[in-house]
Amino acid sequence: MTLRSPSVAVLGGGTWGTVVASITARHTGTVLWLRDPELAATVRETHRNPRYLPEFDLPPTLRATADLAEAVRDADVVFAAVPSPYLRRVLEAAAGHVRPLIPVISLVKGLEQGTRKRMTEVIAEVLPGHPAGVLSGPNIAREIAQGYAAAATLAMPHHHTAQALQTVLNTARYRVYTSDDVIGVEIAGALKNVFAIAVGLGDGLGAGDNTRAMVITRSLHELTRLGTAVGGRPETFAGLAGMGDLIVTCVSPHSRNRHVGVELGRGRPLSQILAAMNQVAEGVKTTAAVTKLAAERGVEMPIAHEVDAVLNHGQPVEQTYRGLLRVIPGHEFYGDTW
Ligand SMILES: NC(=O)c1ccc[n+]([C@@H]2O[C@H](COP(=O)([O-])OP(=O)(O)OC[C@H]3O[C@@H](n4cnc5c(N)ncnc54)[C@H](O)[C@@H]3O)[C@@H](O)[C@H]2O)c1
Ligand SMILES: O=P(O)(O)OC[C@H](O)CO
Repeated sequence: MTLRSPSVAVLGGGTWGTVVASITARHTGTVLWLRDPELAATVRETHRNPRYLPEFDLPPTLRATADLAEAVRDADVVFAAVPSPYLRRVLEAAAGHVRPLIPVISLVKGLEQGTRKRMTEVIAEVLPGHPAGVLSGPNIAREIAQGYAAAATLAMPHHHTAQALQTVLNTARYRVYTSDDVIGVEIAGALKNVFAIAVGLGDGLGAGDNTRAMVITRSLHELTRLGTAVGGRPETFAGLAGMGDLIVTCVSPHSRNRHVGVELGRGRPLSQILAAMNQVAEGVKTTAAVTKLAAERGVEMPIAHEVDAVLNHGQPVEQTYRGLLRVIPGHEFYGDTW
């Protein structure tokens, strides 16, 4: 990879891909790939993305295309912002056109259905030999587009590559830290969505502030236990990608995952909630993968289980919090249970 002004390709012109491409376009040549040719033409011609970020002007230097080969052909680094169910397919389509050995960075917060793989594992399978990394943190895209200060963690096995990529991401108000704990950063980003649904459920049911604090804190405990069981480092879960992202997703009115929980708590059926959104709530699909992963590793995750019961097994929402309160509390830090 060139150290100076690397060319960037961002795959996925949803909310987050568009915001990250807008950041990198301020530093260097950037192409945004959108799968819808009409939307790509609109972004190219109007410098706006009316479907996902209608009120924001995008940098005029940001190029947009619906041609995947054209998007990646000259890239020195690829950022992938395609939701987890579709990432493998998009990377497979791009694979023949990506230059050898360039870094591929996931911006995605989900696990692959069926395989329960992290997105950097999917990248490694589809694009072997490419250094794979993940950028994750408390990053509500809309707030970053508005210019509110935020930070994230870029995790890669090779520190020098992460350092080179910091230069295309850092701005005065977007601070990117580095890490080599790819597993921890990635698993934290996927799991926090499940717990945001849990917190939303409580909020929708009218639970109190103490309840919210209890669920967030115990969620961090569950997240850390599964995260360390699969190879993440404990300190990662106390950092931006762990606690930081858990907090924002559990409390922000902009969070799509929390929104799903709130609406379920208010009694709306899941199918109706999802049909009314034109955006992804990764936690909905990730929950089943997480509970299966927890079972495989022998990690107890009562909060995630309650979310799974509501989403995938028809459990009435009112039973959810009652179910959690029935579990006898153990030692706060060393027990196996809730
Ligand atoms: N929005 C945020 O604030 C934010 C912040 C950090 C990370 N993320 C993560 O970024 C990823 C992308 O989320 P987003 O918010 O940009 O998405 P979004 O909800 O704004 O948009 C949906 C995206 O999914 C794509 N899509 C839908 N169906 C598809 C298909 N069949 N094949 C390929 N692509 C398809 C759309 O083209 C669009 O790019 C998610 O994993 C999300 O968790 C989002
Ligand atoms: O809107 P959500 O729930 O997908 O969360 C967005 C980001 O992941 C928050 O960091």
